[in-house]
Amino acid sequence: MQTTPVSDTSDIHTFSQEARDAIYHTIFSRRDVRSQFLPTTIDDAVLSRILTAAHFAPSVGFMQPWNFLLIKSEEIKTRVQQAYISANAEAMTMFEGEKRNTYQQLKLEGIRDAPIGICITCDRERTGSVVLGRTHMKTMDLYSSVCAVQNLWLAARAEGLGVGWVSIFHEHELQAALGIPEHIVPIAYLCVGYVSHFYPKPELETKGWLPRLPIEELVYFDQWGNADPNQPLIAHLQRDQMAAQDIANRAAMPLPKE
Ligand SMILES: Cc1cc2c(cc1C)N(C[C@H](O)[C@H](O)[C@H](O)COP(=O)(O)O)c1[nH]c(=O)[nH]c(=O)c1N2
Repeated sequence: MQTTPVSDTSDIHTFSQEARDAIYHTIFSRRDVRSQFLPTTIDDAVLSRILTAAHFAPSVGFMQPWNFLLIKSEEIKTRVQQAYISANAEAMTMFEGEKRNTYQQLKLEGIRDAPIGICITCDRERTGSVVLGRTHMKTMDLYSSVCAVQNLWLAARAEGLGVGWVSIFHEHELQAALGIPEHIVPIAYLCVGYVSHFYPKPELETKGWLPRLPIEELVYFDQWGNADPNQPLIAHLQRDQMAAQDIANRAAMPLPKE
């Protein structure tokens, strides 16, 4: 991907070329990881950095609604996995035919394989019931905790750590497994650990579940549904989507034989 600054738009705030490349490298090579976890312990210094990255996420009204519940106990992980197993059995029946066969072959969690689980939550009442920026769109606090998830996910990738988000749970069962009070929303259960390798593409793409959508079909101009293939931006998007995949391919090498 060409990240050289365009001269008339660059200014003193633009990162150096190396820093920009590092950011894009992190974003394009991040993966959801389920199967490749190694038992290697994560140093507290590293854990601290990725949690701090999460804590520096944006949040509506600066309410910082998150907590970070770290799960190392095998017993608790097993409880969480039980909640996953029962929810996943239900989930499987919701797909039909060939889709169900494919679903059955997917590994959708690494709860006990990963050395650590991190549950990121949302306390919807953290700063009271009226929150700057959430007065009309009530879900903004939930989205804020999701921003923390993404920060952690990217920081973890830069540290060489894989992260896998597991959401196949009944919320109350995950709360029960982790002792989370009813008014605290579990946003993400993340399996975190060093990995043997990162895939160059989403596993769901590699295993035939769904392809990545062409970005140019997702961009509208001024009004919903108003696509315009003649806009000069479109050619940039097509090139950059390919370049992004190239970066992910290179980051994933060398892949072990499976
Ligand atoms: C909110 C949310 C919830 C889940 C996920 C993601 C997000 C954002 N993903 C991971 C998801 O399958 C993955 O992000 C996409 O397939 C794209 O792959 P990469 O993340 O780019 O590798 C996910 N993966 C999985 O195996 N089990 C799961 O329960 C979930 N749940």
